[in-house]
Amino acid sequence: MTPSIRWLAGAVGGHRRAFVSTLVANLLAQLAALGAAVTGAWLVGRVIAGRITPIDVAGAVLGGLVVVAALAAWWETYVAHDLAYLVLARLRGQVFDAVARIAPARLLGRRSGDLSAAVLSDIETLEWLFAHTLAQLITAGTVLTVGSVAAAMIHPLLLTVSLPLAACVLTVPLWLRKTSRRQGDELRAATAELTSDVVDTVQGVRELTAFRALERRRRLLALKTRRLARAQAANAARGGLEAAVTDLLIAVAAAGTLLLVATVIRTPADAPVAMVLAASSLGPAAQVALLLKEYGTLRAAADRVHTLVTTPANVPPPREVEEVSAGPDVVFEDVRFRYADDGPEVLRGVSFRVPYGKTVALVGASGAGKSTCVSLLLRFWDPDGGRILVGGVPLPRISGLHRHVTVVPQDVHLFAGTVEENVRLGAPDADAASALRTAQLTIDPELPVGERGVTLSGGQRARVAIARALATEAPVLVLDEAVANLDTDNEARLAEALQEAAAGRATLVIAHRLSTIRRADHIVLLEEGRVAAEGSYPELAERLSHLFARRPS
Ligand SMILES: Nc1ncnc2c1ncn2[C@@H]1O[C@H](COP(=O)(O)OP(=O)(O)OP(=O)(O)O)[C@@H](O)[C@H]1O
Repeated sequence: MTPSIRWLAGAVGGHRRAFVSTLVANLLAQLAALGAAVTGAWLVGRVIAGRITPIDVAGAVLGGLVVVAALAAWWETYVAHDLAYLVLARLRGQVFDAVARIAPARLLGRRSGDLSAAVLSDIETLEWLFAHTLAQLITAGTVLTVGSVAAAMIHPLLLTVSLPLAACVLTVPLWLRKTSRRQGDELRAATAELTSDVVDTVQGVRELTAFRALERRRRLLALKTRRLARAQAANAARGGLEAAVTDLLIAVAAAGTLLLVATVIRTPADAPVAMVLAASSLGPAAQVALLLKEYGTLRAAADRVHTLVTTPANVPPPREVEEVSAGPDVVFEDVRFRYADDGPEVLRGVSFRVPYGKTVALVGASGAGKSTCVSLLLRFWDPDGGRILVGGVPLPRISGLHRHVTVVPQDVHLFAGTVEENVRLGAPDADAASALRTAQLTIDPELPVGERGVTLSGGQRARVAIARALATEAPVLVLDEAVANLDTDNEARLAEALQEAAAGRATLVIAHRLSTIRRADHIVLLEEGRVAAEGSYPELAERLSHLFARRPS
């Protein structure tokens, strides 16, 4: 059993009662069906022997067993799916927690469609394990044992044909185990790739239309669909082959059992019962073989989900927690950082301070390391050297960092919902109207914004994001190129409003506009991951004019 399958089997542990109900229902259905078959066979034997009376008791038993088998099968379907969906809901929760824990640092290399495939279709595949596999494997073993013991009691030789052939049936999925695994991996990978491309296509449909690239995209999707179809066909062909071999073995076993019964059972009236019991191992064996046929796909889906939920957090949780003082400042102390162990050092000993009540502008050429400073301040990563403090407390000792530091990011994400819901994202009880006023946005808070805010202009989206950050009332505000989408007039008005808001905050601005930088109390100039200069605007005017020579004012 692979670690991922073990982990999945363990997931049932939290739902013992549902699992036991599934097991009992399944066992009852299987044993009642076997009992009905044996009773029916006994009645046939009596008819063969010309002893057709008294059949009323046996007939009633048969009828009762058929009803019990049918009801138990119905009950089993219900509880098995209930169990499956309980476990799947739990797994989806775990996947969501994993995404939240490892975001955004460890998600950067993954496509959102790939994640959607893990959350949706991989987990859906696992439904098979919980609804149709675990309990069935256990009951199949029980029914096989009960049937075989009963057959042996009639005549021990009865087991000499069906039991070895049932064992052969069980080995069929093992013959092609490696192929099944490979096909399962390919199937899940092809599904994830197609999902990724479909999600990407839907998200980028405006660009595809504008650049007349829809046709090319359609061809790409057709290509990926063909890859998936090929993987499905190969998997189905192997499954079909296994099913055919299983059927063949069962037919041979049934014929052999028939001959054996004819040879060893001397009383014709007992022959039907002997036949049913001798063959009773074949049904469960075939059922298990059918379940194991799906092993490759199941294992591949389990591996993908397991990998995600066991990915460690990028930064350890806070420890030795300290309280952040009121009116905190932000201090970068000799901060060093590289994204990958073998990558270049992006920050090389960066030190600066953002005092409470002041606005500090972080400026520098593209790639100088400005956004990296923001990512570290939000603790998406921890620095390799040096430290960052908020209110005198190093970040790893701050619990609930989002209560102290809030951000207006470069790429704003608005959720489908109203303006108000988006503004209240981090503070469900906040006064959204007041935050919108501060962000200079005159808009109906009840207005739906559409998916990712498509019904708003770029400037409106930026201001909703600013209102969202202000609504949290976190004392440290980070504006990562927040006004890039506004025209000069709007930017000036918003800047005034933000200056008011900044009075009660420590504000770090990453700005590409000279006008924004001019308004800052202090400027830190980054060059290739180092602080090249810092001071007021007049002090740095010459260096900045050089840097901003080709940028808008
Ligand atoms: N996730 C990442 N993985 C690896 N390298 C990264 C990652 N993000 C940024 N970098 C690299 O780190 C360096 C600094 O990038 P950063 O985004 O901090 O610069 P920036 O000053 O904000 O640039 P810009 O003004 O263009 O946004 C760049 O060389 C960039 O390629």
